Amino acid sequence: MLGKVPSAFARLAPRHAGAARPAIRSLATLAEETSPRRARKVCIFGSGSFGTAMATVLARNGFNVVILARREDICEGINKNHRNVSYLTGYPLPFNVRAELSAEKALMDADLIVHSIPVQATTEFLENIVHLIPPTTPIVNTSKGLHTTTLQLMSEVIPAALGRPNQPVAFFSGPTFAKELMEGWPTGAVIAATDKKLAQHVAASFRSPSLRLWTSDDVVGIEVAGALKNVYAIAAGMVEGLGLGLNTTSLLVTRAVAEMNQVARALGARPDTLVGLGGMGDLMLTSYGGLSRNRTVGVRLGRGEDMSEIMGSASEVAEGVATTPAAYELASKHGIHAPIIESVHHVLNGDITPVDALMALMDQNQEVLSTHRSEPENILGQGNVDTDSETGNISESDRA
Ligand SMILES: NC(=O)C1=CN([C@@H]2O[C@H](COP(=O)(O)OP(=O)(O)OC[C@H]3O[C@@H](n4cnc5c(N)ncnc54)[C@H](O)[C@@H]3O)[C@@H](O)[C@H]2O)C=CC1
Ligand SMILES: O=C(CO)COP(=O)(O)O
Repeated sequence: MLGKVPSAFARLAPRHAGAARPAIRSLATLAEETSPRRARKVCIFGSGSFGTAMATVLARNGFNVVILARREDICEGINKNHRNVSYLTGYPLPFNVRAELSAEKALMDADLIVHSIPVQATTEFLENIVHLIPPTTPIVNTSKGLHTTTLQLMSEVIPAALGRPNQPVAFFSGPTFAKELMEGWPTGAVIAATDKKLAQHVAASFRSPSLRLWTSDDVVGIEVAGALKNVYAIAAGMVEGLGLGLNTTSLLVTRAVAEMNQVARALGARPDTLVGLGGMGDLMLTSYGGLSRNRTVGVRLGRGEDMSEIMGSASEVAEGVATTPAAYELASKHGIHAPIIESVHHVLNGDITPVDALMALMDQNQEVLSTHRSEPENILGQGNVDTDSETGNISESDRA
């Protein structure tokens, strides 16, 4: 039975951009045609890649979707030609997606809000429109990262920006490249919320024949993993940029799993979350997937470009760049030895090169990194770390 799935998808799913094969229906299109749900209104914050993909997923499920855009050309392109002129340009958008420049119009009568604005821009963005957001309207956050200066997760950033600790907020995460959602290829994701009913309600809104959803109440785990995998994807990209192979990438990603476990668990994540779609799933996607923007930053660093060149030419957000210093500081605060985060931090700062970073990671004593540590030696110093224990844990009992 399972063996038949790939060929079934090959027949149903378009191989190229949606416009190229209008006669071939994807499963997502099928859902659009057959969805029994009453059309309700969703407002999407952010008209970038993920906002556009979320709009499309929900529109295919029968919702009336309004994207709150900030650029006139994007707004006009969506309303007149059913295309986003800057992001995912090859895909026609469903007719029940439209755009507004006015937050007031976009939010009017919305039953659900999807937040796809980069982490660092969230506070200012929300503070400006909080008076238009009803306190009972659920917000689904899709942004993955840590706030650079406050070190906060989005579960703290959003309520703080709204000044409302009780706003219902859920978190969409997992291995979900925007482009592949547009294709309608089978995808799995997690909706996390402390309120189980909210998580189930949100999951029901997103679920479709091509999007399988799980719910979780481990908001911290989902968020920390979603933020940290962006840092590790930069490191994995560096390996490719240096011209190295899959032995090296797999070494790095496996060590990243151990490191992510230690950092995330110290911040309150549950172990089962870290082996799920929002943890390992997303880490694998972004570390190995050519579509990852974070990985692309790493590839370019590995090839010898510097951060000013890379940031100057990037048109889409790579959250790992701003998350790395925050992750570094958080790990340090909790006394956790996180050599991969530390290496990426120093490479992004221009303190060391990607080659230095790799050599330091291969060196059991990690001398290159220790010369750049600004924290007291006893926090990240070798004294409390067992670099031979493959589990990455530092307790005696973990030694083989
Ligand atoms: N693209 C993807 O495949 C996925 C992205 N995400 C997450 O979704 C979030 C958004 O990512 P993308 O949409 O891909 O990024 P993007 O760079 O494609 O788009 C970001 C959008 O935010 C808007 N924006 C930026 N600063 C703003 C501000 N100050 N005020 C108002 N709007 C502002 C931009 O105009 C743009 O429309 C990120 O946190 C990312 O990690 C999550 C899963 C997959
Ligand atoms: O989070 C993502 C997929 O789940 C997208 O990762 P990038 O931001 O690295 O493209």
